[in-house]
Amino acid sequence: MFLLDKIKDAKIIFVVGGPGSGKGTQCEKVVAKYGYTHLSSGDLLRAEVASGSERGKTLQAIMQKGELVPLDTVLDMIKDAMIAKADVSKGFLIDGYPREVKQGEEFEKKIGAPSLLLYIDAKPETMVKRLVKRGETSGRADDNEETIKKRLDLYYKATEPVIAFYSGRGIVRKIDSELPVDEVFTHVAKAIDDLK
Ligand SMILES: Nc1ncnc2c1ncn2[C@H]1C[C@H](O)[C@@H](COP(=O)(O)OP(=O)(O)O)O1
Ligand SMILES: [Mg+2]
Repeated sequence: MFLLDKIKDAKIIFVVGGPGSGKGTQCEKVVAKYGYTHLSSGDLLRAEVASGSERGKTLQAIMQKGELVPLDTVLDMIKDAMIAKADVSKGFLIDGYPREVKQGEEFEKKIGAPSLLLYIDAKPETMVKRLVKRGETSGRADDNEETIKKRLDLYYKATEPVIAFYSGRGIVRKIDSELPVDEVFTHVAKAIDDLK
């Protein structure tokens, strides 16, 4: 209840799209323009791995295979991060979550309902190309061609149903992420402005 009270006036935006579609890139720009808090589930998990904890070691093995980590682990991390920012944040970008419909349902039970789902859409060829390039410098264990393929398969199987699920509620805005970064952002900003 405490958490819900504190964040009830803050907007929750789910940012959903395939690996390499440009979620992180757009979220950074939203942070700069709107001062929202950006929570990337992947970044939170990678921070846990980097800490060297036992939990981190388990997570590392799962992520290296391109699989989804247990639902409760991700949700707890997001929730803790939201609590930490609840006093200063007027909005939350939840990037890379929900990865499957069940994750969305659990989020709503424990935290709250999203006002908007930004669907960052790019073609599979584009995503692969961007990820391979990102892999040259990202140091991410999952930015290699074999894992990328598994992540894409999982995206189409598990995450696309999330978009259908929230489309039914009329909160999905599909964003063409084939365009140059700044043009993509024009559409993202429009979707956020329309919230007010
Ligand atoms: N609209 C765009 N045009 C060209 N490159 C883009 C782009 N959006 C993102 N990129 C690049 C930046 C990264 O190196 C790579 C993946 O972007 P990202 O924001 O890290 O994706 P995600 O967070 O969805 O995995 O693609
Ligand atoms: Mg990302």
